Amino acid sequence: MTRAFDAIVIGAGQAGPPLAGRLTAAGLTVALVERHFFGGTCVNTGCMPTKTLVASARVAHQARRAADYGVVLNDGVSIDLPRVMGRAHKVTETSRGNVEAWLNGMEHLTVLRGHARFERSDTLLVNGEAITASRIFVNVGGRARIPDDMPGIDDINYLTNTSILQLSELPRHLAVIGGSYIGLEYAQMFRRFGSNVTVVERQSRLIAREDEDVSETLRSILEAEGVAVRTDAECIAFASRAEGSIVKVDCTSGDSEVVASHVLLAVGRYPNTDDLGLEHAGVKTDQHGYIVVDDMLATNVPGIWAMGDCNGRGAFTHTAYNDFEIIAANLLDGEQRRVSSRIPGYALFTDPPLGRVGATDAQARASGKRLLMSKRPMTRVGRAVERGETQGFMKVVADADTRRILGAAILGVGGDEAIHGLLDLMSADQPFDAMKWAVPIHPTVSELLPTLIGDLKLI
Ligand SMILES: Cc1cc2nc3c(=O)[nH]c(=O)nc-3n(C[C@H](O)[C@H](O)[C@H](O)COP(=O)(O)OP(=O)(O)OC[C@H]3O[C@@H](n4cnc5c(N)ncnc54)[C@H](O)[C@@H]3O)c2cc1C
Ligand SMILES: NC(=O)c1ccc[n+]([C@@H]2O[C@H](COP(=O)([O-])OP(=O)(O)OC[C@H]3O[C@@H](n4cnc5c(N)ncnc54)[C@H](O)[C@@H]3O)[C@@H](O)[C@H]2O)c1
Repeated sequence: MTRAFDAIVIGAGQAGPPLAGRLTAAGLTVALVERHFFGGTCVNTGCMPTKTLVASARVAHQARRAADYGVVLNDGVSIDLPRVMGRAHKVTETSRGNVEAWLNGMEHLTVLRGHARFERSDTLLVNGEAITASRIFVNVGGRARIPDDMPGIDDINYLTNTSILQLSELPRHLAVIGGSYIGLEYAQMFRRFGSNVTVVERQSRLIAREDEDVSETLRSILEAEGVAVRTDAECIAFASRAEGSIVKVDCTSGDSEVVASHVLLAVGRYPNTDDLGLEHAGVKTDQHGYIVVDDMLATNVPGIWAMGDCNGRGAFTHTAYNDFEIIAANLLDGEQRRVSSRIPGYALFTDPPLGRVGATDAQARASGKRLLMSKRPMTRVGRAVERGETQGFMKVVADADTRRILGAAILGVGGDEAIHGLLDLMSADQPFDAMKWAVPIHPTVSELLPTLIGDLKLI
């Protein structure tokens, strides 16, 4: 027998649950299928546990710096990793429980626990039962990519962003493969917990999508804390020996081997689309496995949409949530929202964090537009000086003709929050001159944004 619904949502990550909420509130009967933990990656193995751990690491770091502030700690700093991890698990479990309770109490919603697989374009199989609907929303997220081109990978016990959360003992030496978001947040965190840490990155610099000044400044911040960085590591291989896992880096300079007690793989994500039976529904994917969607998140098959990490149009919690907002606005509110009008913003939660919006300088230069640029070191931001955290800089690039901000980066204390002043201005599609008469609050990092804009110069 086949159970029929008005709509089916696959995955209880960042987009699925709120969409189920809107659809059921509109009176539709909805089935939501989740095979593992409610809340998906962000809640269980992503943003929430990592930012909780980052907070513990910052406390350790600040405690070590206490004397700089005239604060006397008589005993040294030590880390109780099970308690640190316990705190992260508690944050996750509370959030997961909230999502689960919300869904279980949702009128017109049937929650199914199990793996969903397409049988046809309107039919899925879950735990041997067929369910059908004329509208199906795929929100299946992704998982850590395990590279198949690294010799010896199967000979070592590597960690991913999931298994690292189960550590109960501090690694003696953590080798982090991949110097981007996941890798750098974990690298700094474990260094602050007391581990030796080496980041091994294949490209010539860390977070290579960013401008060189961002990569270089972040590298020096991490190195100043004792994180070793090996870039240009093109020929990574592993071997297991009595003293630990050997990571062969064989780079252009430095030792050719790192002896690690633990290895974290942080080399990107892979969408959970390979076990979804998409071929039975005729849904197209690209060469990386992402579901191909149009600007309104519809797949090539009428009645099937894809939201969040699995569509390759964003890799963040806020982009997954915005996918839900776009679909809900278009289907239920008569709007015409499009992914292409989204202003790209994100943060890297190292300490200090990197807040980013829009184009990099390199992208702005490649656009051929007449550009205005401005940059200010955090040493000239009063709030940063008062807090004793003056590493980094803020910078902005703007179009000289339209007087619109094209992009900005704030690598510095409070950068993850202060960037929103510029993000909101861009989102409101206002010229940067609109900031001139704002009266920002003193002393904040944001108060320097009008000054930064006032210093814009033609390049
Ligand atoms: C370590 C780490 C840190 C991160 N930090 C941040 C951050 O600070 N800020 C930020 O914005 N983003 C961060 N991210 C990214 C963020 O977690 C993701 O972008 C976000 O969770 C994507 O949400 P989603 O709804 O697309 O998918 P997910 O949250 O992954 O949800 C997908 C759900 O679908 C389920 N599912 C999959 N296949 C099936 C199936 N066939 N049947 C039934 N259910 C299925 C899964 O079990 C999962 O629950 C981080 C990611 C990681 C790994
Ligand atoms: N603060 C945040 O918002 C946050 C935090 C963590 C993760 N995330 C999300 O999770 C996603 C995945 O993060 P990630 O850091 O794993 O992936 P990523 O795709 O951002 O970076 C992967 C890194 O690994 C390197 N790499 C790839 N293959 C390699 C190899 N064989 N050897 C050595 N280095 C190699 C790449 O050059 C790159 O620097 C991101 O796209 C991001 O959206 C976001």
